[in-house]
Amino acid sequence: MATFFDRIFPNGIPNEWVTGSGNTRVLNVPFAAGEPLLTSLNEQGELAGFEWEINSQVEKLKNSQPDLPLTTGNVIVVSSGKGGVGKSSVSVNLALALSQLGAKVGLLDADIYGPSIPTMLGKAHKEPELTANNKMVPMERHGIYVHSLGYLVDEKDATIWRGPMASGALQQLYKDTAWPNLDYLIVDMPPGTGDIQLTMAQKLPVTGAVVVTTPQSVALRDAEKGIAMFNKLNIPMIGVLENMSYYQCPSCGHEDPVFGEGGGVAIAEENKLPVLGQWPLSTELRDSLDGNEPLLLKQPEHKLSQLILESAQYVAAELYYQRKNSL
Ligand SMILES: Nc1ncnc2c1ncn2[C@@H]1O[C@H](COP(=O)(O)OP(=O)(O)OP(=O)(O)O)[C@@H](O)[C@H]1O
Repeated sequence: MATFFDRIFPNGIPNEWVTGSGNTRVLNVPFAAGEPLLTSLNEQGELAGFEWEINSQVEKLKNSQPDLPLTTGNVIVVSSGKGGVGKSSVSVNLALALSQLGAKVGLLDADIYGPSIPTMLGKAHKEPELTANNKMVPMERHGIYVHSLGYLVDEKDATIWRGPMASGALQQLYKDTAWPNLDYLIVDMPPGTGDIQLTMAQKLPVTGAVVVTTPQSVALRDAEKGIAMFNKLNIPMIGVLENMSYYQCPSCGHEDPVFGEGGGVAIAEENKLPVLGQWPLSTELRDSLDGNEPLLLKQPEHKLSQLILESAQYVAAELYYQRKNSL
């Protein structure tokens, strides 16, 4: 299996990305990059002899709506064929991790059937403020810019919306938010591959898509449908993230594959897609999401925090290479 470093630089580091003199080298990368990459640079044979710094200037890549302004940066939709596989948890953690990697990040909760971002990142205590041209100012949470349908309407009202009403409201939420000049906007999509999801994916300026699944066969079948939907829309697939891959017993360390083994990896391979991570079932992760105290920030040294950062680093690099190669 390719190492972390080889996955970020499958063809080695391009010469023109390296500057510096004497013993100091600066790695200038066009995507979010931070700690895990720095650590791995310092483990690479000859490269480890230099003092490395990373200078990341996130390039705004072409998206599926070339005529729309690129102010919201690279739009990454996080989707799942099946509900409850952890799509919102992955969206929140990827957004926080990309921000930890130095990027300016927004998070749009478009999950109409159960906007869970307000629970995971804290509820709004007042209506969003409006700018002079009547756009809503997003909330700021842990350094990222967040907006959710859950900040505007009662959850019970939103869940009865159907078809055009739902996709219309979601597009408006995207357009009527005064997003600052972002590097990445993570969109937590409603689960499934029906009309709402299709319309959203067509109307938003999407740069790439992440599909979240558990290794369970029912989730996998639905994840396949998600991949097929993005392929049909010519939206580049960044990869598959397998959540709840196993449970590690805190007493004896035994790893139990509660939902089966390797299913996410298998569909990634079948569709020639990268695996962006295999995150375990974790009580600490769930607690941290329920309590608006993200594990990544509270316990950055935790093994799962490191896995999340690595996944975000894969997402940033894969998105860049795929978009560049698709032009
Ligand atoms: N790796 C994990 N370990 C433990 N609990 C998790 C993990 N991932 C998600 N959860 C928990 O599972 C529940 C469902 O997660 P989440 O809301 O992220 O799923 P979803 O796919 O977005 O659901 P929906 O279909 O409702 O949008 C939440 O309570 C969340 O805290």
